Amino acid sequence: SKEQISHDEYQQTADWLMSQTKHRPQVAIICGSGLGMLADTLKCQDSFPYSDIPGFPQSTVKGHAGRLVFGELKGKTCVCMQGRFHMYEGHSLCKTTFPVRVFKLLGVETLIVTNAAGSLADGLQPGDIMIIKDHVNFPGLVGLNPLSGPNDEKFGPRFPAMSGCYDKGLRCLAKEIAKQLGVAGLMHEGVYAMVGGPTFETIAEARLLHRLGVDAVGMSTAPEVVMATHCGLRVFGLSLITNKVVKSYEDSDSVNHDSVLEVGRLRSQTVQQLVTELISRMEINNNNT
Ligand SMILES: Nc1nc2ncn(CCNC(CO)CO)c2c(=O)[nH]1
Repeated sequence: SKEQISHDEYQQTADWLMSQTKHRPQVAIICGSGLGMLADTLKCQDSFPYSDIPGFPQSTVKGHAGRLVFGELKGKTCVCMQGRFHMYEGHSLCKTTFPVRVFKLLGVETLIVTNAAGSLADGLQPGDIMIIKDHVNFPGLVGLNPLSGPNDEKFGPRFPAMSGCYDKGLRCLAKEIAKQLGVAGLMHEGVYAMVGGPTFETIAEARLLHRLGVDAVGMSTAPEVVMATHCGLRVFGLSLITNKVVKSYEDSDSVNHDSVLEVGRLRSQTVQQLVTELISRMEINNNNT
């Protein structure tokens, strides 16, 4: 039967963290493969290895450090996951999304998710950045959903609406910032598809995804966004395009994780600037500067 996590477990982790740091974050950031350096820019940091945090799973993927970092960024208090959890690591979906509900209990109102993704769209090249307009959650479509099982009404409704879950205001702001940073040429908006992984897609799967109108593909993000939408967090997502998905049987190229991390290192500066500016300029309700 599906593993259930009780409300108390989420609360115990939130209480433990609140006893360890004075920071009360308004924004949470989940850093994707090779994008963890964003956490290093937080000021007045308090950081905790996942192994110290009650209830947290462990990160097992190269390029995912495994630290929760609290700090200030442009006058806003943030909490940043250096390393995220993926379904393909064998975590249950409620474990991979455990931090999102903890962030909610800490008072976070906005979640920013970043990931590395492969591009299916002709106009999306490695090194480009895709603002996520919407997602296709393939595991979710077959019932692998973190919300399946008894609903916790304290977090949200039994049947949450998912249309428009990627906040339009933040997407517009991100495009504005990209222009001002002079990186609008790198920026695109598109649909992200989550596949379970850990295998990269076959050519037939890549062609199917492309035919379905998916622009970028990855192995994360959708479950976290489902959980965040359920409990009322505002969501912004971006994909760093690290490679072109192989769609032709003639193409001898094949993707590997190291090349994914390499592009992450190359473009991390730009992703960092974008997310930092976005956090600095986004409206926050309880802005306790
Ligand atoms: N074809 C393809 N290219 C990709 N580049 C990055 N990712 C995201 C998955 N990242 C994994 C492996 O690098 C680590 O989480 C993918 C993917 O899922 N498929």
